[in-house]
Amino acid sequence: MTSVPDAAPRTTTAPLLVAAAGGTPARVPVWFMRQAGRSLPEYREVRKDIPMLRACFTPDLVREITMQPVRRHGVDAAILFSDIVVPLVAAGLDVDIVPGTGPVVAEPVRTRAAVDALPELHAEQVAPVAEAVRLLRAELGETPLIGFAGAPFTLASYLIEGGPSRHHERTKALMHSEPETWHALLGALAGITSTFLAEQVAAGVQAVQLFDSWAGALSERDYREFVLPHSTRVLDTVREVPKIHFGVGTGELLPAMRDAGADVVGVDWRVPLDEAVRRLTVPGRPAPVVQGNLDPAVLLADFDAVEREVRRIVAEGRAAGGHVFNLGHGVLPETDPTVLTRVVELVHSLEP
Ligand SMILES: Cc1c2[nH]c(c1CCC(=O)O)Cc1[nH]c(c(CCC(=O)O)c1C)Cc1[nH]c(c(CCC(=O)O)c1C)Cc1[nH]c(c(C)c1CCC(=O)O)C2
Repeated sequence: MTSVPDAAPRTTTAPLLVAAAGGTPARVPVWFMRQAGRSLPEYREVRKDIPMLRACFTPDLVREITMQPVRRHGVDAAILFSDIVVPLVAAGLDVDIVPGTGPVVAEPVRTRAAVDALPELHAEQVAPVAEAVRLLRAELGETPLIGFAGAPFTLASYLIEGGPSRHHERTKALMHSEPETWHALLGALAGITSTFLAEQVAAGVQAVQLFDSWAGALSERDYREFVLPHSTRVLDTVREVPKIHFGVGTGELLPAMRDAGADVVGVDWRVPLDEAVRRLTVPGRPAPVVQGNLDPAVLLADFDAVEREVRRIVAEGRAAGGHVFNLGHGVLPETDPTVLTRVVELVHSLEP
């Protein structure tokens, strides 16, 4: 055996990291948003007596739940088991996650005084998350670990509305009627999010995803004026690892979300990947890297239909500078996990 000099740089061949860097990996990398969660019986079992947020602050449980889909499906990445409201809770805000509903905020933030009273996040408040990252890196071997956070707009929507919202009407009203309050709020959230991501990166995550799940509710004009500067600030603070940026219904915002500083742009199922690539292409620059975009509901159809869609998406992804296969949004709880395993096998069998 020839020995490799200690000083030789260790270049990764992990398909996710190769694709994220715009290279051609040995196979198309695949992971699923919400791959850890209620679709897995082993998840329901370990979570049955433990509230969601308590689980998120218990390092060994985070480790176990994060590993479950990696063991079961053979996905090309683990995503840290956590939630977008974890840094808000850690900073001291009264937010709960209500099963079947989502995050619920005890005292919604709707005034300048409430914004000025928001706490900062201190690194030690998310120490259990950093500890979970270290445990996971020790266990994952070659499989990369993705960290994540909610983007300022999506977090602001929960804080202003007080919970999940269909039309984000109070959020938009505040944005347009009190722009100074708005920018102060998004600035505070950008600070919290940056600290949360920095702690994950320092502990060893190898990529991050910034979820701006509900940004698709905005026009591109409003996105660029009221949201993009804050998401840019967050993404700018992450220098060491590739950055994925995703939202639902963001077909009209894809270039703006790239401009915020994404290395990989997540695409939902409404825009075909080759069309997303066309929208993201800048003459004279390398071809864009995209992630997506199987409609999660298709996983409930016959496997023939699933296979047709997977093949179509992999073919459309060849137009990109790199393609990370994923769903267009999170795994639905009623998904049969054996179908997810078959999707991983199918994606791996196809030519990148
Ligand atoms: C908007 C948002 C939230 N949380 C998150 C987002 C952005 C991604 C997206 O757009 O879906 C992010 C998130 N939340 C969770 C993950 C886990 C990592 C993964 O496997 O992808 C991730 C990446 C765990 C979770 N977060 C939540 C669950 C379900 C809680 C449970 O199992 O009891 C999980 C596994 C709770 C949660 N938290 C939130 C919602 C809407 C819900 C679902 C409420 C419900 O239907 O019960 C807010």
